[in-house]
Amino acid sequence: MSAIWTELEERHRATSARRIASLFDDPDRFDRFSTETDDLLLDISKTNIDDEALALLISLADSAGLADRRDAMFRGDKINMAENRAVLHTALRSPETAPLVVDGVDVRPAVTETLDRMERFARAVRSGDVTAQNGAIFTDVINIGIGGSDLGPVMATLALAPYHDGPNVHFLSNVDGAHAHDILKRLNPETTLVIVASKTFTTIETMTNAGTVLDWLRAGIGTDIGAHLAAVSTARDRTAAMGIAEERVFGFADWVGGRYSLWGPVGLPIMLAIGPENFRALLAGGHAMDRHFQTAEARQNLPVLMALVGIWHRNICGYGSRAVLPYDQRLSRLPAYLQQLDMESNGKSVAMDGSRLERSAGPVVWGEPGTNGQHAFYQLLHQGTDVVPAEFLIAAESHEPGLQAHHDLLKANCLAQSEALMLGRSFKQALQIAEQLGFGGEARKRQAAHRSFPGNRPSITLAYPKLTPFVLGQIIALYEHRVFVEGVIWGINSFDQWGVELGKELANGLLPMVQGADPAGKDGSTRGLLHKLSA
Ligand SMILES: O=P(O)(O)OC[C@H]1O[C@H](O)[C@H](O)[C@@H](O)[C@@H]1O
Repeated sequence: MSAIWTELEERHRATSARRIASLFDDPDRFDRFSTETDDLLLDISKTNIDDEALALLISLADSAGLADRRDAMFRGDKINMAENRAVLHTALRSPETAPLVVDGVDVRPAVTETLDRMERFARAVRSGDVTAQNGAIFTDVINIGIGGSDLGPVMATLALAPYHDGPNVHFLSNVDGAHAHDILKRLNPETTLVIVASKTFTTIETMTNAGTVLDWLRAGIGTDIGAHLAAVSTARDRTAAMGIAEERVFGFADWVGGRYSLWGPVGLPIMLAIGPENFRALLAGGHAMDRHFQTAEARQNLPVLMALVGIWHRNICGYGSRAVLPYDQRLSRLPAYLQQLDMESNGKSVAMDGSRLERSAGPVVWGEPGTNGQHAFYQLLHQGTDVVPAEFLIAAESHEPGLQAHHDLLKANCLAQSEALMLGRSFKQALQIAEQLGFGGEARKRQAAHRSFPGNRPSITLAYPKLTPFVLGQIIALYEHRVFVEGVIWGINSFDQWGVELGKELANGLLPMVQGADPAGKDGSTRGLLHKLSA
């Protein structure tokens, strides 16, 4: 593998002076560096990757054993070695029936049964067959969860707003009492269903919020609150201890990672919002991407290509972050969702065997929807000292045919940004502009310096027909597999998250100090801040 890395670095040195725009002297560049599946088109042509670089990147993936690792994941091997777990979120969205065995048990029947139970429950809540304690239909749902038990449902529910015909869904995640307060003050406990969503059912934020919301229910409707509760967890003993009836618990297995869990019971709030048929379409989209990932040649394989672009930019070009820029207001939480998916999976510096990584791994992922970002941080994207590879997402068609002018503007802006990043504006062009504006002499040069754009900044674009449940399912699974492929190439375990533990442990120790205990042994800064915050 190291020889391929060296060749890639050499290829980069040999081509780094080249302008990306010059690659379009090849009239077929777009056709050869863009790929379509059922619905998605991924355009990687506005990068400095050429045939030679792509061939090297593909051999890098091959030599990392990508095909074997991929097959091992889908087969249910325990590829999450640090936790001795299989990684089978793909099974949650698979209609296949051939046995899939983990620890001697075929997992398919339980997946089907749980999905059917979720569906029956969602239908009954939506129709009013399952009602509040007083017989009223549930108007609102609060999903209490954080991280993987929150971000996916938040992102997908917002993304699929045009399909939202069920109860209002609210997401309570932060332990900050302001979050609970601001949600609860708008709701009526008599018509509110509460889902406590936590894989482990130990997460302090979720348990604290659940305690507060259950108290709020009791204060509003009396002690008999069972009709208003449901839980999503792998820990049935703990859901029972909270008093949630067995038939209101939707379980899943430890082979579903939190950040990969929206396809199963964690997706219950999505299903309540958009209905079981649309939820199944979301699953079908995810499965379609699974099939594509498993079967397409590397050069036509969207997750593989997206990952290889990521590797090129992170490791070969040395770019430390990537911006996710959905030109789709309803994907406004996609960057936050991807921050967990990507950074919690690949934000690591240790290889599977515990040795230090020789190369950089996961970049910082950030972003906001266009066009809003254009009026905020795009200044840095275009003229900042650091290059940030951009990832644009855009639909051919909106859900608002009556507002076509808006969508035309949205598309024009999206295309303009990737074009501007690539082309830039030369000093010479900027001099002309300055002259037209009436600047002369030194002022003209100064103006031109400020008004020129380096360009040659890479971007990729993901285009889709319309943001339907099926398309969203494909997009999410595409990113999941992209993260997987990058993790394989970096040689890391993308499915554990030890990096979140230390802060949790220290918070437990600090709580008594926040409440007045002696902060002995703490550093000066922590002691000083504890003092300041003791008001
Ligand atoms: O679903 P839970 O067990 O409550 O976990 C919620 C979240 O908290 C943890 O700290 C992990 O960092 C996340 O991966 C997880 O999604």
